[in-house]
Amino acid sequence: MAARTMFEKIWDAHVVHEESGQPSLIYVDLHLVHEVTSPQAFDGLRLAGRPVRRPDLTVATADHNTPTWELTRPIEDQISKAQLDALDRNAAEFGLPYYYDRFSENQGIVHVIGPDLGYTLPGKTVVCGDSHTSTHGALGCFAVGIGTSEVEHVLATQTLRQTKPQTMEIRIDGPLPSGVSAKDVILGIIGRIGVNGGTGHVIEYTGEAIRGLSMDGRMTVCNMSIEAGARAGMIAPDETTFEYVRTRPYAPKGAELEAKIEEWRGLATDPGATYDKTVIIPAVELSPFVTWGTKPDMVVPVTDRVPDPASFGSTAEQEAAERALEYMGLEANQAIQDIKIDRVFLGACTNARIDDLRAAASVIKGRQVSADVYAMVVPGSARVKMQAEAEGLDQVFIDAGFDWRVAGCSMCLGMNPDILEPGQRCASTSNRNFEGGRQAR
Ligand SMILES: CC(C)[C@H](C(=O)O)[C@@H](O)C(=O)O
Ligand code: SF4
Repeated sequence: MAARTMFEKIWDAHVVHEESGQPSLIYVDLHLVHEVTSPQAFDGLRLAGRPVRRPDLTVATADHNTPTWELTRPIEDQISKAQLDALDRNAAEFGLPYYYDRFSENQGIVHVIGPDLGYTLPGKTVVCGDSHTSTHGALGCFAVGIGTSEVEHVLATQTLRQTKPQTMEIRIDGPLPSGVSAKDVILGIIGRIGVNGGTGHVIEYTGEAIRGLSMDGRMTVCNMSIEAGARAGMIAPDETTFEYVRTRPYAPKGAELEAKIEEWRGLATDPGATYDKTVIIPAVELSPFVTWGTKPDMVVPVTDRVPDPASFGSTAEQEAAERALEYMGLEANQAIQDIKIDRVFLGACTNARIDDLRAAASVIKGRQVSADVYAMVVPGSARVKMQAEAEGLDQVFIDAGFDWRVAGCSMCLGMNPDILEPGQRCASTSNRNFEGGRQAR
C-alpha cells in the first residue's frame, strides 16, 4: 500500500460511504456534547421521534454557562440556566450514561475532560459542536468541530458528512529555546502563516520541539489550529501519549490497553508519505509571544513593541492594525511590557490544564498581584482543580491575590457572569482576541 499520512490512515479507517462530488460519510467514535450547541439538536430528534443512536459513544458536560463562583450559589442569568436545564433534561430523556453536570466531579470544559478522563484516544474520530474540538487531535486522532445541525445528524446516525480536507505538515525543527512554551509555539505559527494559513487543511505538527512537549502542551498547540484557519490539528501518538493514556480513569486498561498501544504505534505518518503543504519553522526563531490586536495573528515577542500600522505591506493590513490599536487603546511603538492591564484571566481550553497551572504558579510564587489589577484562575475541570489543590497550587494563587474559581469556560466567552467592563484590558491565556470578545491575548 502507498505511504500514507496519519490523517489518511484514520480517515480511511472511518469512511462509511463515498460518492464522487459529494462529501464522504465518516463514522464517529466519540461525540462530545455541551449545553450551547445541543438543545436544538435534541429538539430535532424529539420532533422526528428518533433516539440517540449510540449513547455509549456520547459524552456530555456543562461548561460554557456555568458560573465559576461557589456551586452552592444559584444561577442568576435565565438564558444560561435554560441551556443548562435543557441539557439536564435531554441527558435524562435520551438516556446518556456519560453526562457530567456542573456538580459532577468529572465536569469541566469539554476539551479538557475528553482527554483527561480517557474518552479521547489515538486513532479515533472525535466530533463536538464546538470550534476548539481540534484540541483532541493532540492524542493522534481526527477531531473536528461541527455545527448544531451536524450535532443532530451525529446523535441520530453516529456518522458525519465531511469533505475530505487537505493535509499540511508544520514542522518545528530543533528543541525549544528556554522560556518558550506550547502557547508560544502556536502563536509563533499563527503569526507566521496567518489566520487563514491552514484553511481547508488538517495540520499535523511534527518535529523535535513538538515531540518534546507534554500532552497538556500538545493540546494547547492543537487547540489553536482553528485560529490558523485549519479544520483540525493532530500530533502522532508516541510514548508520551501512551504514558498519558495509561493513567486515564476511563481509558482501556491492562492487556487490552497494551494491545491497543501496539495498534496505535502504526498510526504515525509513513516515511515517504507526502502532505499537500509543508511549513518548516526552526525552533530558535520562536520566543515568548503575546498578541497586541484583535486577530490571533497580530503577534509579537513580549520583549518587543506594538507595531506601527505604517510598517504593514498592504492598505488592508494597515487599516486593520489601526483599528486594532484604537480598539485596544494602544499606541504604535509602545513597549509591550509597558501596557497597563486591568485584569488577568488564567483559564480556557487553551491553557487551563494542570501543567498550565503549575507553570503559572511557579512564576507567581512569592509575588503579588498589583492593587490595580483583578486576577482570576479558572481551572479547566473539576479534576484539574482538585489536582491543583492537592499540590497546594490554589494557595500559591490565593496568597498572590488571585481569585481561585470553579471550573468552566468563564471569561473566555463570557456566557457566564465573568465579563470585562467596556474599555478594560485583560491579559488572558485564552485563544482569541476578537473585538467584542472578552480577552486581550
Ligand atoms: C459556544 C461555542 C459554539 C463556541 C465555539 O464553537 O467555539 C465557543 O466554545 C467559543 O469558543 O466561542
Ligand atoms: S474555553 Fe473558550 S474556546 Fe474553549 S470551549 Fe470554552 S468558550 Fe470555547
